[in-house]
Amino acid sequence: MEVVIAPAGRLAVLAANAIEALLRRKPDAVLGLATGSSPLRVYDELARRHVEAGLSFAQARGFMLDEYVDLPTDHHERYRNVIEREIASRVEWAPEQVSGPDGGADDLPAACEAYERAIAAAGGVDLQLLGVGTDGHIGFNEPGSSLASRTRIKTLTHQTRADNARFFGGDVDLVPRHCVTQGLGTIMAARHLVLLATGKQKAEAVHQLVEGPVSAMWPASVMQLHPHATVLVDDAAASRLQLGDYYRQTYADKPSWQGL
Ligand SMILES: N[C@@H]1[C@@H](O)[C@H](O)[C@@H](COP(=O)(O)O)O[C@@H]1O
Repeated sequence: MEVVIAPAGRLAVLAANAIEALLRRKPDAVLGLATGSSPLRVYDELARRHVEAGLSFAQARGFMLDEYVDLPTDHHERYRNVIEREIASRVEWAPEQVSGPDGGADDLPAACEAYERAIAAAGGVDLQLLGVGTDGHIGFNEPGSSLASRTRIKTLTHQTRADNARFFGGDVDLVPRHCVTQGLGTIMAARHLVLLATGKQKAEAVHQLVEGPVSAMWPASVMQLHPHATVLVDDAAASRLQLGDYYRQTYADKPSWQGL
């Protein structure tokens, strides 16, 4: 696992560099898309490169991590709409180039299985962007999630609903109680994991994910078992890391030609 500690703007550039390098090497790459505030600067940077530097997404595809259950199709916070707004429309992705788990399906288990098949049929995810919840969730895999889980229905913790209430006018009661999310096993099948975390509220989750025991109590800690995982954090999110100085030194000594 590589840990990079840098200001938030720089972290977004590094993540965008990794995605750009992938797209230049493999134009039909499959990108794993995250919602939440953490990836927004990355999406801004990718949109800028698309417009100003001709970075093409024409052959690429996107697969979303998760979705709320039963939000109306036109709801501002439905993740399909968030992804459309924040990245898909800005890089001229057609609707069929972006897929997400269907949180409005009548038969949710069948929809979750269909989503797993769709990811596999696309050849799997090349690079998965991730944020992390304050309780250590990735996607919406809350504490206690099976480390081998696949796409399925989950119940959100009160903490996650309170954290996300800011997207629902501050009213926690408006935040759905259920979601469908790629499982930890699904996420771990992506070929490169790139997680972004900023702010002091993420410091404990980052410590547990990088340095804690691998445990369902801190679901992101499963990333320690991934052969190519990159954790991009600012100073505040890195403030609980025991080996922070070592990660800084390691990154400072890294050859400039080597990407993430
Ligand atoms: N389901 C999403 C996650 O995919 C996201 O990574 C996380 C952190 O969100 P943020 O980046 O806004 O802190 O929580 C949300 O609930």
